[in-house]
Amino acid sequence: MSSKMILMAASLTHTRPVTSAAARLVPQPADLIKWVRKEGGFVHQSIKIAHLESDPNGLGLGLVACNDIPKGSELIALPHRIPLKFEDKNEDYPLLMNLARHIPEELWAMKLGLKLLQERSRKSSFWWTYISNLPETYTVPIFFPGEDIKNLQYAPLLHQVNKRCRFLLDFERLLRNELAKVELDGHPFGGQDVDASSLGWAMSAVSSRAFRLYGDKRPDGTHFDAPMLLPLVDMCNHSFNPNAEILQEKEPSNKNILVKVIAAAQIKQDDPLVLNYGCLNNDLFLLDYGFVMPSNPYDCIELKYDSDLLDAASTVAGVSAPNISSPSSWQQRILHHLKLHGEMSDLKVRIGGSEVVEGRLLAALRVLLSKDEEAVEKLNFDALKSLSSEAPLGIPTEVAALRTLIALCAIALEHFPSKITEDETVLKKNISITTELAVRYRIQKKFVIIDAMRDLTRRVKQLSSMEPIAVQ
Ligand SMILES: C[S@@+](CC[C@H](N)C(=O)[O-])C[C@H]1O[C@@H](n2cnc3c(N)ncnc32)[C@H](O)[C@@H]1O
Repeated sequence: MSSKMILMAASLTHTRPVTSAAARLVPQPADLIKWVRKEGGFVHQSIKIAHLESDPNGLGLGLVACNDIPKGSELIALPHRIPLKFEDKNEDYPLLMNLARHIPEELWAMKLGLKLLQERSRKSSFWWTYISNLPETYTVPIFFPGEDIKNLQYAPLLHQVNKRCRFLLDFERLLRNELAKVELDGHPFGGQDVDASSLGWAMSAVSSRAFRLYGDKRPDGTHFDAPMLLPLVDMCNHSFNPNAEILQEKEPSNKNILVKVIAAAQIKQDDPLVLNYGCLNNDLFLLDYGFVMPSNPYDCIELKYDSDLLDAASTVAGVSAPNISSPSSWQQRILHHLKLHGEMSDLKVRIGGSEVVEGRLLAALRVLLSKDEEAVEKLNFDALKSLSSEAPLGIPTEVAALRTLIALCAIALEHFPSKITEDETVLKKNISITTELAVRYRIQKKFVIIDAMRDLTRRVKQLSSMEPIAVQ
């Protein structure tokens, strides 16, 4: 990792150290539930906002049921005026529109973040009660001290953190240049200074709390995607086993209501209300939300498809594989089709998650380890890529491919500078929130690799017992 990256990240943490997950922007903010009701929203009488700080994951605040709530009950309903959106036609502030055009699509949260910063700069904002209830800081890695960014130990995530930090520093410069040219009455932030740290705060507030709803209708009848901040709804924490769900009716019976939250299961007294934020890997949970899901079934690791690396893996596995580094023309043709060769290639491949091994990587190894061009040509690509299609090119080839993959996992695991036992020792010490998150994150990545190795080893054993002589 370059020292530049640490410096950039450190410059964001400098002004906004990460504090408790429950600390709010204003020490004693007004009652959010009361505000939602006053503005025409509905909140079930058995819901309250509570501190969930005792959880080691630092859940912050959350919604909790004060009584049993039956399945199907309406929990929250928000009218159109309550959600905070980025209107694409803000004629009062053309500068905001121009600035938004400089934000790359993948950092869409910054666009809505500009609107949030604008409202935050106005104490008379309609959304002030909502904004004052937002967390003061976020545990996303752009605010980690440089040491803890290093502690993540995983290059693809470091790359993303670096990219976000660089964008925020560049955007700060652009914003300051543009704001210097406007008078106070045209200043979108009421004359307040906006720096990379406040931009990072706003981007994280949005990425960790916004929901993507249906926006306006396109001429073809489909709907635009509309990210919005949903006050109170965004007090629900995440679970892959949610007891609540968001409902947006395309043709609502009550035209005033934009969105509802419904009990997806029977909710018991004292249970937290939880939504599913999506089937995300831990990179996205950490980057966008600032937490790590233990045993996340969607977590995975990313590797670069590289013939030298596969060659090394086959050597470690004791598999003879001369074609890995010099594939014959028919093998090259298939690699090309798998986008693992040639100009249009996409060399990022995944291990872990429900697929265990990305189909393209598995198919490539099966093909590179097979001598039987005719057998390969007879197969369709789905069968070639699927781990559940049992030994499509014969047991010896399958075992060689799986063994090479296991060795590849072992090499990837070795690449981490620390072992899981060492990480677990670090976690027992008195460490900061950010060190704890970084160490928990990297432990989970290592478990992903170990789980994949276990799965592949089990398959090798099964195949070996079917044809013991052929695989020796
Ligand atoms: C939509 S907000 C939920 C309300 C938030 N807890 C609060 O205090 O305002 C999302 C944030 O809650 C926390 N969070 C939600 N689900 C979590 C989970 N399963 N584990 C740890 N933190 C979680 C994270 O800080 C995340 O960025």
